[in-house]
Amino acid sequence: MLPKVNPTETSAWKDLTEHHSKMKALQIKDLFTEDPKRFETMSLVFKDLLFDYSKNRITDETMNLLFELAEECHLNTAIEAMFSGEKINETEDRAVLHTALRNFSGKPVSTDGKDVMPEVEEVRQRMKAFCEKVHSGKWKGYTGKTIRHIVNIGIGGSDLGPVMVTEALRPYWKQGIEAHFVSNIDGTQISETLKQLNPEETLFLIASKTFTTQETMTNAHTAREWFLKSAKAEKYVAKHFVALSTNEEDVMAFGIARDNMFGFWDWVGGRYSLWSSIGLSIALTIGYDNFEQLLKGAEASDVHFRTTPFKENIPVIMGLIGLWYTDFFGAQTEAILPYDQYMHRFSAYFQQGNMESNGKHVDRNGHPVSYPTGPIVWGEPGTNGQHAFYQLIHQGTPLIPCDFIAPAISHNPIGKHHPILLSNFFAQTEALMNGKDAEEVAEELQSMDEQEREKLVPFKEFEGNRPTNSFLLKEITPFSLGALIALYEHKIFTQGILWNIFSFDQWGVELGKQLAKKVLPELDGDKKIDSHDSSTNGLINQYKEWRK
Ligand SMILES: O=P(O)(O)OC[C@H]1O[C@H](O)[C@@H](O)[C@@H](O)[C@@H]1O
Repeated sequence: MLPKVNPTETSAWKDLTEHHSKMKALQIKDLFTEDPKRFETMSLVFKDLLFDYSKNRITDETMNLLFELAEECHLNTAIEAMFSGEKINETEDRAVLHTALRNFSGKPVSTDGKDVMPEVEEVRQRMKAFCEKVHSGKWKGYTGKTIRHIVNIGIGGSDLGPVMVTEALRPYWKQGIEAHFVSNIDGTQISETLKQLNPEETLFLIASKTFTTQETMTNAHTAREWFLKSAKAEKYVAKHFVALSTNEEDVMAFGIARDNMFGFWDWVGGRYSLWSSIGLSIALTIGYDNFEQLLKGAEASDVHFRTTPFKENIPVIMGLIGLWYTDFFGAQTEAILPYDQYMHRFSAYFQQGNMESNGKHVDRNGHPVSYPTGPIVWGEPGTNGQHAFYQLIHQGTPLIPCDFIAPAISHNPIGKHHPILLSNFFAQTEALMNGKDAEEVAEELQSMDEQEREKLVPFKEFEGNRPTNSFLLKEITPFSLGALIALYEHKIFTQGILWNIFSFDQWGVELGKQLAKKVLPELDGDKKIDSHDSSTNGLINQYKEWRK
């Protein structure tokens, strides 16, 4: 059992509260003037990744107090508990061992007295063999054709990770294989996807931890019917459908043979499952060896997180700085802004990662928390975001801490595109910090009539002092992406521990699943509905009226 400390009752929290009243007025740019070594002190290089956290509203004292908070909340004990298979997901009585999926150390990882590594390795080997069969053309469709299209049918954690990674690693796609993803229950997505496909060359991966999720099961049945319309015989389903799941019984009931099932375990949370067999669509798309590199990158971050002192521990620092803004500055959101088009689903992925994990208002003792927890996470790739919402980041009223992410080397180094992209990446964090004061604005508007100029100055002023982290990666490779994702995962873990909440359950989502099931039968027939409030009744009845 994890120690359950209310962070606000620690002495570090009290000191941080006092410290915050001093820090409110400090300007980040002044901290740079005062300390020429600020960048050196507040940046870390890990593998081929530079993490620069110097443009934050922090001093050494802030960081030391935050490290003390982490100590008082027993973060070290919690990290060890996770890695060593303790059942830290108490509300579901489960261990949290996605780190075992990327463990190549040869060392055992046990939970419930059993080493999980033999099973993990067995599934990895089966995934590898399967990828080889598909890529070499040995795996044939029902008419003897090779597989050219992979369709992953899953939602939430069984979709977002595979989509984000395959997109981020598009330069590594195997020739001759196209990956498609269907998640939404909206029939539009599967219809539009199936239109592009030939059933003889298509392999469906039904990805669902529980194998009961309504959206996924409905889409899977639609795909099966579509396939059988051409293939005619049930026996061919085996050549075109595989399951990625923990639920063997329901997989069998769907008609997928045990041989075509790639399992994983209840100690893998859905939003942490891309490293498991849920990653099969990734391995099929970029090749198994690249998938293994992704896992190895994550493993490097695991080792870093588990063994590095807090002062040099990137996910710990990321988590602490985030908490500093959420709990002391009242920041409600955080933006993740990748300056890399291939990473266009990265923030969407970590929306689930963060918000499903730390969107909790009850602490680990079952009491409502008295402090803000998980922030709203959002973002779009640069520079698109700059022309959409950066206005608010620069001049709006809320404080929005931002993570800027960019690769030094582009996979598409054409013309001046990459230097232009990166000049934006560098310039934005600088501008967010420095702002622009009235004097500078007036200087810029010198040629203007004085009265006009004075009117305009307030609108063109930027107060600055807007905090950012920068992640400069040498290049987006399977290894570096794996490492980056795992750093973000461990940031979430760090914050969950400090907020004293359970990060690995998701009861809030379960409610949605039940609610829709209750309404669905009411949509049949023409009978007017009066079992809800008048708004819900009104909406349902209008729908019934219009769909006639
Ligand atoms: O893989 P499954 O079981 O289909 O679940 C899909 C998703 O369902 C819910 O939204 C949550 O439990 C998510 O964490 C999960 O990723």
